[in-house]
Amino acid sequence: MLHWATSKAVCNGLASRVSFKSCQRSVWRPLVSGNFMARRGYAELFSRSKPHMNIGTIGHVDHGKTTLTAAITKVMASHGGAKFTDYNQIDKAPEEKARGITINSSHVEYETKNRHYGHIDCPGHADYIKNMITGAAQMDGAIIVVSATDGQMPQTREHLLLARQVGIKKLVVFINKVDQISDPEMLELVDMEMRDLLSTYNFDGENTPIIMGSALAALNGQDDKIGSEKIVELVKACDEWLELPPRDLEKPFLMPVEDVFSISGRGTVATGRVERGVASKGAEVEVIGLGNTFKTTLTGIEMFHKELERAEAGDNMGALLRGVKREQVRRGQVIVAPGSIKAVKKFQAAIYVLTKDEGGRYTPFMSNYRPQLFLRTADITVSLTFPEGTPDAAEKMVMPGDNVEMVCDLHFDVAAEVGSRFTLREGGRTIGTGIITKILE
Ligand SMILES: Nc1nc2c(ncn2[C@@H]2O[C@H](COP(=O)(O)OP(=O)(O)OP(=O)(O)O)[C@@H](O)[C@H]2O)c(=O)[nH]1
Ligand SMILES: [Mg+2]
Repeated sequence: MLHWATSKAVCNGLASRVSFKSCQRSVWRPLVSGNFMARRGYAELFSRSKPHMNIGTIGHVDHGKTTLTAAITKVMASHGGAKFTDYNQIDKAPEEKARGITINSSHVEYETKNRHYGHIDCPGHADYIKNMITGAAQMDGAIIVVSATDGQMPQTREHLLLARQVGIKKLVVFINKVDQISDPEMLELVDMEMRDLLSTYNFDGENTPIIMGSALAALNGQDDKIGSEKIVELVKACDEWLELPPRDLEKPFLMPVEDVFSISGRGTVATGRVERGVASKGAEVEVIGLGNTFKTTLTGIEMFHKELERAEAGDNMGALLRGVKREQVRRGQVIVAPGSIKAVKKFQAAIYVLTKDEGGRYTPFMSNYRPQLFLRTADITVSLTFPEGTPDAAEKMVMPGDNVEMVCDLHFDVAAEVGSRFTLREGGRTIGTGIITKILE
C-alpha cells in the first residue's frame, strides 16, 4: 500500500531532481553523517555528548584569521581536543596559495572541556564578501580578528555590520600581531577603538572580551606568553562569553509545505521536512503565507509508513489538518507554532548579485527589477528597489558581482524574519542571494 506521508507525498517536491529511491535514503541520514564524520577522522576524537556551537574567524584581509584558525587547532590538539590543521590545509586552493589570501571559507573542529566547536575561517578580502556572508550566516558567535599594526580597517567594520545582520549576537575580539608592537599605548588605543566600534554596531562594547596575542607565535610554538597562552585565553573567552543557541528542537515548530494531498476519508495532508521544533498530534498550528493565513489543528502525523505522536526537526512528515480544504494549503506556505513567525510582504535585504562566471547575469539591472524570489519552498515575484534616501536611485545600476542593500516588495506574503535567506532567480538561473535585514511590512 502506498502510504500518504511517504512515497509520492514526501518525494514529490524533490521528484524532478532525485529518484524516489534516493529520496527514501533520507531514512538513513544518521548513518550517512556518521560515516562522513569517520571519513574526516573526527569520529573517535569528538564526543557528541557536548553541546555544539558554530563559530569562526572574521575580519579584514591579512589580519591573521587563517593563521589564528590553524593556531587554535594546534594548541587545542596539544590539549587533546583537536586535530591540528595547518595553514596550508586551510588555504588550500591554488589561487589562495598563489595570492596568499583566503577565498573560500573552511571548516575545522575542536573541543574544549565543555563544548564542541565547528569553526569557519572566512575570507577578509572585499571581493569575497559573499563567501564571508555565507560562512557567518552559519555562526552562532564569532571571533573578530584585528591586526594591532593596522587597527580597524574597512572590512573590520563591514564584517561587524554583516555579523550583526546575520544574527550573531556576541563576539570575541582577538587583537593579533602584537609581536610587532613595542608601544603598549598603541595596543590600548586599538582596544578602545574596538570597544567603540562594537558599540556602534550594537554589540556589547564594554564587556566583550578582547584578547591580545600573536597567532603566528602560537602557530610556530614561539613566545608562549603572547602565543599559545593567548590561544588558551581566547578559547576560554569563547566558552564563557559566547552563548549556546537554542537547539533546533527547542525552537518553535516550523514546517515548510512541499506538497498537498487530499486523502479520501481523512482530509487534507501537507507534507514537508520539519525545519525546526517539535509538533505533537493534536497541537494547534498556524498555516502562514501566500495571502492565506489561518489556524487549525494537527490531527495526524505520519512518517515512513508509521503514524506518530510527534514530529521533530529533520523529519519528513505528512501533517493531517483538521477541517481544511485542499485549496487552502499550497506549496510555499509554512505550518508553524501559532504566533512564532509572521507573514511579511516587504523587507530590506543584503543581496549579493552573482557574476556571469558564477552563472548569474551578464548585464546590470536597475530599480524595479522583477526576478523570482525563492524562500524555503515558496517562489514569489518580487520587485527590487533601493532603500529610501538612496541618491540617484532612478539611474542607479546594480552590476553582477555587487553587494547591495535593497527593498524587496513581494507579490504575495511569505513567512520570514530577519536572518531568513533567499535566492533570486530569473529565466532558470540564479542571479542573486540575500539575507533579510529589516522587516518593513
Ligand atoms: N608578525 C605577525 N604576522 C602574522 C601574525 N599572524 C598572522 N601573520 C601574518 O599575516 C599574514 C596574513 O595572515 P593570514 O592568516 O593569511 O590572514 P587572513 O586574515 O586569514 O587573510 P585573508 O583570509 O586573506 O583575509 C601572513 O603573512 C601571516 O604569517 C602575527 O601574529 N604576527
Ligand atoms: Mg585567511
